[in-house]
Amino acid sequence: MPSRDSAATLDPSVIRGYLFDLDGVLTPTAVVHMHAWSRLFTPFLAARGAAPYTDDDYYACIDGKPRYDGVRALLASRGIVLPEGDGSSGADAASTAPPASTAPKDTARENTEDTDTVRALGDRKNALFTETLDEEGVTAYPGSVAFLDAVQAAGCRVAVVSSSKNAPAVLEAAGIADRFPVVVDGAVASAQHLPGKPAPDTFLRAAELIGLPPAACAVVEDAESGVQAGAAGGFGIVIGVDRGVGAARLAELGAELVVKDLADLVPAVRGSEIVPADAGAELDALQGKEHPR
Ligand SMILES: O=P(O)(O)OC[C@H]1O[C@@H](O)[C@H](O)[C@@H](O)[C@@H]1O
Repeated sequence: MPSRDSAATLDPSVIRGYLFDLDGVLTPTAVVHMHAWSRLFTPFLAARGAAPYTDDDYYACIDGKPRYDGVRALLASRGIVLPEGDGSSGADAASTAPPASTAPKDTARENTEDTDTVRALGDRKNALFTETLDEEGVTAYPGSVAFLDAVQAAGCRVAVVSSSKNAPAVLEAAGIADRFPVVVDGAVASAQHLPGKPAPDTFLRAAELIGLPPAACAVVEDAESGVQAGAAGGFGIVIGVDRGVGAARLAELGAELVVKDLADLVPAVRGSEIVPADAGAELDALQGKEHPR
C-alpha cells in the first residue's frame, strides 16, 4: 500500500510531469547491474584480502550513481586507492571525485596491478552488464508500464533520468524507447558536464527539457542516491519504489510516497477512480466529497 494519501498527491493538474529512473524503476535491470558489480568486485576484493563484497555495498555505494563514481565509492569504502586510468577527464570522473592528479600516486601504485584503475574496473563491469543484457534481454515491469500508461493518459509529460550510459539500449530492448521523448542518461550528463546522482542536476535538466518547473514534476526512484537527488531538487514529490533498499530507508532519505509496485498508484492518477490510501478519504470519495489536500 502507498505510505501516504496518494489521492492527494498525484492530482494530474498539480503533478504534470514524471521523471522516471530506469534501472529498477521501469526495468528490472538494477538486478543485472547488481550481479555484474558483484562479479567484478567479489574476486577483486578477495584477491586484496579486503572485506567481502555484499549486496549492501551495492545499495550504499553504487546503486544509481554514474559508473566510475560507483567504482570510487566502493574502493573508498575499503580504503583502496587506484589511479583513474585513461580518459578520466569526463563528467563521470569529475562529478564526485577529486581529479586523478590529486590522488596519492605512490600509494596507488603499491595497491594496484597494471590493469586495475577506476576506468578499467568500470569498463570490465560494463562488459559483464552488456553481455547479460544481450543474452537475456529485458522486459519492463508490468506495473510500471501500467503506471506509465495512466500518467500519459492523464496528459502528464514523461522523461527518463538514468545515470546509465546503457539507458537507450535498455529502453530499446524493453520496447519502451518510443514512450520517452526526453532521456537524460549517463552519456548526456557526461557531455553536458552535469554532476550525477545524488546531485539533482540531471533531474532538473529533464524537467527543463519537458518544459515544466520542478515543483510540477514527480521524481520516481528506487536507489538511495536517486531519492537523495530528488529530495535535493525541489520537486513536487519524490516517489520511492522499494526494490530492495527498504521503504524506511527511502522515506528517511526523502521519498514522500513509497510503493513496492507502481501499479499501486494507478488509481491515484485516475481522478474519479481514486482509491485513496486511507479509509476516511475513501469514504469521502464514495460520497463524492472533496478530500482535503
Ligand atoms: O555503467 P552504466 O551502464 O553507465 O550505469 C551506471 C549506473 O547506472 C545506474 O542506473 C545503476 O543503478 C548502477 O548500477 C550503474 O552502475
